[in-house]
Amino acid sequence: MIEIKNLSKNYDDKKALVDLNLTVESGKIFGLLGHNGAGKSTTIKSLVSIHKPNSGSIKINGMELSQHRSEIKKMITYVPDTPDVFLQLTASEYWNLVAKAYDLNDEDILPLRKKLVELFHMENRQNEVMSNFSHGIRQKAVLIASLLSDPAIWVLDEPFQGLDPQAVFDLKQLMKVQANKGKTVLFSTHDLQMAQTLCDDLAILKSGELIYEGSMTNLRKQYNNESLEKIYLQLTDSDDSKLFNEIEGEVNA
Ligand SMILES: Nc1ncnc2c1ncn2[C@@H]1O[C@H](COP(=O)(O)OP(=O)(O)OP(=O)(O)O)[C@@H](O)[C@H]1O
Repeated sequence: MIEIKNLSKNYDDKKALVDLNLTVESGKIFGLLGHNGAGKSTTIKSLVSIHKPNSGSIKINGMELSQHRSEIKKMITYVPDTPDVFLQLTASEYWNLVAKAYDLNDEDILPLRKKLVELFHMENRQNEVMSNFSHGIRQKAVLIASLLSDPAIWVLDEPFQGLDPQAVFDLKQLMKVQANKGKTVLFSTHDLQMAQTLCDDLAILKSGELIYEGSMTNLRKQYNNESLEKIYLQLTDSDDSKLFNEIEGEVNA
């Protein structure tokens, strides 16, 4: 479980997060939505200690992050929005390094590692340096690394980007499996159709502020079961129909 209270983060004089309050329950899939620059990555990077917030508190499974950073680091794994990590290593060397960082015994995790490698069809690529990989294959390598410790908290920043349809399906299943095991699964996405079908709960950020937090079912109920896309555009005041009419007018002129 993640409890974020009054979290604010500035980059110099730019306010990226303003007094954010968010609760992410375990056993559910939580989607973080918002336009470009809304503050999704900043929230995620604060959770995984890449960024230090200016104020506020983050509790992970009841422990205050600022006081229990090293314990929490072992419970949480992070899939960044770009998978360009350790490109000079082979995938296999990279997974070994991650296992070591999490104090995992190679033999204990071998069965899970083998299954994940098989699932993402990496059997023939695992001894190749990651700089040779396409974006999607790097992403698969990072996803495998992120699951080796069977994390209590799995945080993924736009994880579906660049994955092939089979891998998208597999990742969605893995997220459901982790949630069913009682883990906390939080991901950010711009894919509203995906979010509508995958998320139990969601939050929508706008310019660093929370504009909705709650269950997908309740949100859609409030809007007569409209699609999430329609609801999102309404909530974020993103109706561009006037502009489209004007553009059409320019084209036809
Ligand atoms: N390292 C940084 N230095 C300065 N400003 C930053 C930095 N990182 C993010 N920002 C700014 O903070 C705001 C929030 O950015 P953030 O990356 O959290 O948004 P996001 O919702 O993840 O966007 P996207 O969907 O485009 O990835 C933006 O205005 C962004 O320009």
